[in-house]
Amino acid sequence: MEALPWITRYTGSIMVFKYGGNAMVSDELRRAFAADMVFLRSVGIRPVVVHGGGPQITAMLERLGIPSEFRGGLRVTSREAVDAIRMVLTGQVQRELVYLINSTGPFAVGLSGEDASLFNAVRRGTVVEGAEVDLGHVGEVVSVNPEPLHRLIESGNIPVISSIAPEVDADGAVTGEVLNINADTAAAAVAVALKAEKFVALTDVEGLYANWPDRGSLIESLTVSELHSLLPALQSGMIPKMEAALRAVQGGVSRATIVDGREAHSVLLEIFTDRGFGTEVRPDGTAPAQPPAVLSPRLEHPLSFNTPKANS
Ligand SMILES: Nc1ncnc2c1ncn2[C@@H]1O[C@H](COP(=O)(O)OP(=O)(O)O)[C@@H](O)[C@H]1O
Ligand SMILES: CC(=O)N[C@@H](CCC(=O)OP(=O)(O)O)C(=O)O
Repeated sequence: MEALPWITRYTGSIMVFKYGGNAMVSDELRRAFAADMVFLRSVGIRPVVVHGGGPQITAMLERLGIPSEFRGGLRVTSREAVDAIRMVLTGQVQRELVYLINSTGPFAVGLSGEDASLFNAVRRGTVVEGAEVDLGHVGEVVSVNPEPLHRLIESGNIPVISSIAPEVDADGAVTGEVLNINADTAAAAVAVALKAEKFVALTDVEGLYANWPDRGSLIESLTVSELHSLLPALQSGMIPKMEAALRAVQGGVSRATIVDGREAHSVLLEIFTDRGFGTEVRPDGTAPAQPPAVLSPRLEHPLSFNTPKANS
């Protein structure tokens, strides 16, 4: 019954889920995530998945003997590495997620930023300790074409997107190169383009810690301004993840949440319980998420058990 008002509130809305490679660590977790996506669809929510695969990419690069290092939470990517990354993300991780969702309900369609010109990206570097760092074939999404996604969603499909994108030059012309995009960043761009109600990132920690790794400093809810002032203190994978949450909310998404993907069905706990789950980023001037006050008028009547029967 706790879920009912939330289901009513979210029916018809688009939600974007970023499924991180560190949250895919067991068969049970992957199956639970896939089942959650089908559950959401069956209660009228429209899920879109953007997946990562960082640990899976690292394992493949090691097998191929391709060196790999992270700077500011992003992988330095050579042209040789980008070919392997594309193969792992679109050929392995995406295929497995599509298969798992479809074995519960036949709705998942896999695509990458290259399909139907879903993404355009430009190269980006990063700044580490005040110094510019060149990341090679790493990109930032500069445009999302939402039309193919809307068509899939309208047909009842669940898009499953890999974070690989064609590179464009300053005039917007494709260069023929493909770029490796951090999946959090890609997911936030998708959430903004689809005007999603929620952006949920599944990872391998309980949420954002104000004072990492002090486990007593978990933040339940914070505003965009509060997050903005915390950003310079963040480390490793939390940098792109929280930047993505910030961009999503600044771009009009009502809430961005970071949840612990090591807990099966964490997505359902986050969406359908009053307490929520993980760390929520909310717009300035708003209060932490509150349970919906009343059931929708549509649902009030059938639940009025005392309605007298008409005399026969
Ligand atoms: N302030 C912080 N709060 C929580 N986790 C942090 C923080 N700073 C750094 N981290 C690290 O960020 C990691 C999550 O980022 P990442 O490994 O990129 O996950 P994913 O593969 O899910 O995108 C955590 O496992 C943790 O080690
Ligand atoms: C540029 C960059 O860092 N790209 C990421 C893409 C995959 C990803 O983001 O996976 P997770 O969500 O599992 O971390 C990488 O190469 O690992």
